[in-house]
Amino acid sequence: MIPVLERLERRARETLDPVHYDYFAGGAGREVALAGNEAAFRSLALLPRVLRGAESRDLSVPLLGDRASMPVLVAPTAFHRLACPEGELATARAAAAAGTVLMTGMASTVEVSAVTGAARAVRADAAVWFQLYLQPEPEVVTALVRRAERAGCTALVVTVDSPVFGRRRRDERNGFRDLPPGLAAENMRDLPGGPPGGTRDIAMSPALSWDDLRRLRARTRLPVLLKGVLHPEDARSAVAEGVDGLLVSNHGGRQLDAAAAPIEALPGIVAAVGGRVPVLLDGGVRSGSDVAVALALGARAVAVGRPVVWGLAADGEAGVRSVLEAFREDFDHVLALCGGRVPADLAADQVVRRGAWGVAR
Ligand SMILES: Cc1cc2nc3c(=O)[nH]c(=O)nc-3n(C[C@H](O)[C@H](O)[C@H](O)COP(=O)(O)O)c2cc1C
Ligand SMILES: CCCCC(=O)C(=O)O
Repeated sequence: MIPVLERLERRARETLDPVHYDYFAGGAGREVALAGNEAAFRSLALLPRVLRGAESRDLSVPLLGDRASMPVLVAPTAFHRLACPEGELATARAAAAAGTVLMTGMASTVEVSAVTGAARAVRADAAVWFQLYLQPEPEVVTALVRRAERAGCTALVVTVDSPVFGRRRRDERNGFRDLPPGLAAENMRDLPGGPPGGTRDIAMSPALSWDDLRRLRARTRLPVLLKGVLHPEDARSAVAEGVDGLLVSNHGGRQLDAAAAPIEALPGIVAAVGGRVPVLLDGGVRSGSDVAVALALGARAVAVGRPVVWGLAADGEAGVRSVLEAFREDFDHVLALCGGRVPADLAADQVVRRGAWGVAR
C-alpha cells in the first residue's frame, strides 16, 4: 500500500465514529473476499521491460467519450457525509481537480446535480458518471435516469452484483441500519411512489434480468457501464446486449464473500470481451503497481473505493486530492520502471504469478 494511504486510513480510523468506520471498511461474511482482493494483487508480479526509449509519459486514458488524466477513477461509494460534512461535494471537487472520473452513487448524501455542479465549478469538463441499482418500478428508474441526465452526468454505471444486500457482520454487530437524522440518500427524494418530499428506500431485487437492462438502455442515450461482472459468459452477454463497458468488481468484498478477486477474474473477462468494449476493474487497488498489473492484464482503468473514503474522513477534499495524487505519482513511477510511456504499453506478458516456476511467454 502507498504510505500516504496508510496514513490517511489510520487518521480516518481515529476520526470516524467506529460504527461508521466499520460500515466503510467492512465486507460480507468472514471478509474472505475483502482480504482476497488485496492478497490477489500481492500474488502477482511484474516483468519490467528495459531500454524502451520511453520518455515523456502520458497517463491519460479515453473512457466512454470522456478522458481521464490517469487510469485511476473514483468508484461509487455510499454516504460520504458520514465521513465529512461536505460529503460528496468534497469528493467531486477533488476528483475534478485530479482530472479523473467520479462515479457518483445513487446512495449519495448530496443530490447529483449539486455533485456535478461542484465538480464543474472546479473544471468545466469534469466527468461525472451516475451509478444506479435498477429498481423494480420502471418509472423510478426513468426518474433516476432523468435526474442524472439533467445533472449532466455523461454515463450510467449499473451495479448488477447486488440481487440481495450482502451480509455485513460488522454492521449487524453494531446495529448499523440507517443514516443518522439529517442525512439521507438525496437522489431518492421525490421519486414516483415515494413519500412527497421524502426519500424512497433503495431496493435490491433478485428478479432483475437482461430485460430490465434493455428497458433502461431504451430510455437513455447515455453510455452504460455494467458494474459487478465476474463471469466471462456475463461479459459476453453484456457485449452482445450493446453495453458500452464493463467494470469487473466484487463490490469491494461486500456482497458474495466467496467471490473471486476481480484481478483473478479479469483475464477471463478480457478474453471474452475481445477488445469490443473497455473493461475496468475495482477492488483492492492500493498502489501504482496494482494499477499497472490490472492494466497489463487488459483493464483500461481501475477505480478505488475505500482509499477515497479514508482521504475524505481524514482531511475532506484535500484528503481525497492526496489519495488521487498519490495514485498518480505512484503509477507514473511504476510505469517508468516498467519501461512504459503510456498505460497501453503495459502488456499481459509482463505479469507472472509469484512463487510459480516458469519463464516469460
Ligand atoms: C462504503 C462503501 C460503499 C459502497 N457503496 C456502493 C454503492 O452505493 N454502489 C456501488 O455500486 N458500489 C458501492 N461500493 C463498492 C465500490 O464501488 C467498489 O466496488 C469497491 O469499494 C472497490 O473496492 P475497494 O474499496 O477495495 O477499492 C461501496 C463500497 C464501499 C466500501
Ligand atoms: C443501499 C446503499 C448501498 C451501499 C452499498 O452498496 C454498500 O454499502 O456496499
